[in-house]
Amino acid sequence: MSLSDDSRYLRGGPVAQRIIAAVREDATIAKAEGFPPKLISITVGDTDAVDVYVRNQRAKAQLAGIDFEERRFPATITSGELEAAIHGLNADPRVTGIIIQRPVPAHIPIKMLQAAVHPLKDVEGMHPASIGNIVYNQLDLAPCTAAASVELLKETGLDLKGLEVVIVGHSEIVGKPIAFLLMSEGATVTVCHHMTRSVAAHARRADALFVAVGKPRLIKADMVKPGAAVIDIGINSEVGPDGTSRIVGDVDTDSVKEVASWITPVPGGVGPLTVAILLRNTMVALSRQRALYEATYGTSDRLAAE
Ligand SMILES: Nc1nc(=O)c2c([nH]1)NC[C@@H]1CN(c3ccc(C(=O)N[C@@H](CCC(=O)O)C(=O)O)cc3)C=[N+]21
Repeated sequence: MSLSDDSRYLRGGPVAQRIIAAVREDATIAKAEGFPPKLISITVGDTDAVDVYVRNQRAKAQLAGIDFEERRFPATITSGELEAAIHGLNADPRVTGIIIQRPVPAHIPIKMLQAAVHPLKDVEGMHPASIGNIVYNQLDLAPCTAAASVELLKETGLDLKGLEVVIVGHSEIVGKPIAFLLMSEGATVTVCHHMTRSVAAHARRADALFVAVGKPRLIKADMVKPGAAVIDIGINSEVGPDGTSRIVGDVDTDSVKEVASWITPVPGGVGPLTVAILLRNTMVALSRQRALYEATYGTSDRLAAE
């Protein structure tokens, strides 16, 4: 059966298209009022997973009418130089949002970089202040992959209140923010990680299972409750017997799909939606910047003001 006609697949593409269309409308209006949205991507060194992501960011930003500019820095750059570059972007009124692609080389302290991005330009929601807002139930600007994963779960129509959710993986950028987003929605959340005694025992109890650990096919059919929703956030590159490489998730999709009621494919699941949410976050950041502009100048229409 092909992907598109199997209803068990929760595909990110259609949801992403809806979001991008809405962003495009917003961006058109913002431009007419003198606030063209502009997103800057910062890449340090070379990583395959980042290349895929940035390529899609550029393509979808263009569709949405958001200016996109990539700044590439060599792996040998110092953290001081990077911080200075970020401060320059913070101060540039033409720049709406800044995303620092992860990973960065080991000698660069990523937390320091994330904290250097001005919270009003933090389109990834990784500044300590932004992450803090998630704890306080202010959910409109969350880390993109986490937000995309939760949004796909909502596509199932399941009531999140009291839902038994298990998250495998507790990273700062995915697992932990998913846990907070779902707690805000009233779910009962269990987070498993590399020290968890039996991931399988927890996973089998889940009505919704999120997996983000970077281990190809970690989750097998016998670890999934019949009828569950499975959100696969893994992106692993695998070389097949014929020598070509392809992307697989953290879930053994072929077997798990016989047990689960919903499953996100990889590729085509969380990934496309992650990009759309980054663009939506850029518009959220722009509207916050415009609110500040209005409080300062008495109008949020920059063209009318001049
Ligand atoms: N600060 C930061 N935030 C991230 O969210 C982040 C990051 N760094 N570094 C790299 C990883 C990887 N990542 C992807 C997002 C979307 C696709 C994506 O669009 N995938 C499509 C297309 C795949 C393809 O074209 O082959 C899909 O799954 O269908 C891929 C990878 C975000 N990451």
